[in-house]
Amino acid sequence: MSIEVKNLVKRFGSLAVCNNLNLEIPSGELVALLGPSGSGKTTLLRMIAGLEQPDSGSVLFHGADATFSDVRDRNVGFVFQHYALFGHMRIADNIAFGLRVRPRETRPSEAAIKKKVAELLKLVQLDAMAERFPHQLSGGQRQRVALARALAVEPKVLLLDEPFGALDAKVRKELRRWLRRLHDEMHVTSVFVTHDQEEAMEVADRIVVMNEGRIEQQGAPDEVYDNPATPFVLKFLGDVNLFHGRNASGKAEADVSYVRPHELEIVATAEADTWAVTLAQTLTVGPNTRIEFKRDDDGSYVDVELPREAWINARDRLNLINGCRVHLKPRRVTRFAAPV
Ligand SMILES: Nc1ncnc2c1ncn2[C@@H]1O[C@H](COP(=O)(O)OP(=O)(O)OP(=O)(O)O)[C@@H](O)[C@H]1O
Repeated sequence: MSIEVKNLVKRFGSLAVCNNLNLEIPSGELVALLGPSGSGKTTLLRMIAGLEQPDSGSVLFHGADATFSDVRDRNVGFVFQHYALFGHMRIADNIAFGLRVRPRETRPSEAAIKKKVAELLKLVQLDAMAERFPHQLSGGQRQRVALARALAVEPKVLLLDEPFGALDAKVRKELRRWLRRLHDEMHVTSVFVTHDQEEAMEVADRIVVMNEGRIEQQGAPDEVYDNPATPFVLKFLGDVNLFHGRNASGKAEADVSYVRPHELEIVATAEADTWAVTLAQTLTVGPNTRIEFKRDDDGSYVDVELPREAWINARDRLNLINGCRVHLKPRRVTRFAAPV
């Protein structure tokens, strides 16, 4: 089922929370809505779901206008951050719930429901947990049950709002990969909301970057990361150093240059496009070392990031110690016009 959002506007009071959004999601795609808190991601998801109505514009499901159709007629499955499982029901009954509450004419037989639940338990790798209650499961397992429950009614569209938000970093990572694999098996058109750029990059076919109720850019993760359309996208997708007004050789420029910390090389001598700097301090976290330099020309700080071994090599080769003076050479510079 493809989804199309056309000129969608939603205001709360005078605030345009979604400000003329246009979006096309092809059937079977997994799309991440990525943006900071308050950028309108959840509101957009809720309008696609039918839980919220727009002030103007439309939502089309497979080409047909669904803007004002009832949430029950849209055939969407939901998974939210806080697993809303029924605490008094066993896991198998939680998953079966959506099928059992169907009207008699469309309700599958109890044998068919049991078969479906067994399949889903296998899919989310919780076969052994069927008879447990939600409180006997870990957070990650409960979130997998929530997903199985959403999938039980065979939705045409799956909507996930920060589904892994409440879980610890390690479980989050596991569940992301697992969601990606699950999506590759099921091919249900899926939209998930996140404010975590790493999560969006790792899981989604396509990322929609939102800011203040607008779509800043959309595209494949690599496309958006490598060719950011705006300074906002560039900054939101990872750390970046800003160089105002001057290029590396000191020539005045109207543009702002942006260089990511891992795209700077430490060199001993000045070249055409290098910045003269003084080493301020280093910090090693896990596999990477972050080296902070102070620019000689304007005193601003510049971060360089290197794999730990590359840093040790550079340090030994160039005799790098705090206070020493070297030069930084960008491998790649992105320029945008300076804001007026
Ligand atoms: N029912 C409502 N009434 C009034 N304002 C609302 C309502 N729902 C959301 N808002 C406001 O709309 C803006 C966007 O909210 P939304 O939840 O869509 O953002 P978000 O990008 O999903 O943020 P988060 O990541 O924090 O959930 C916020 O400023 C929020 O306060």
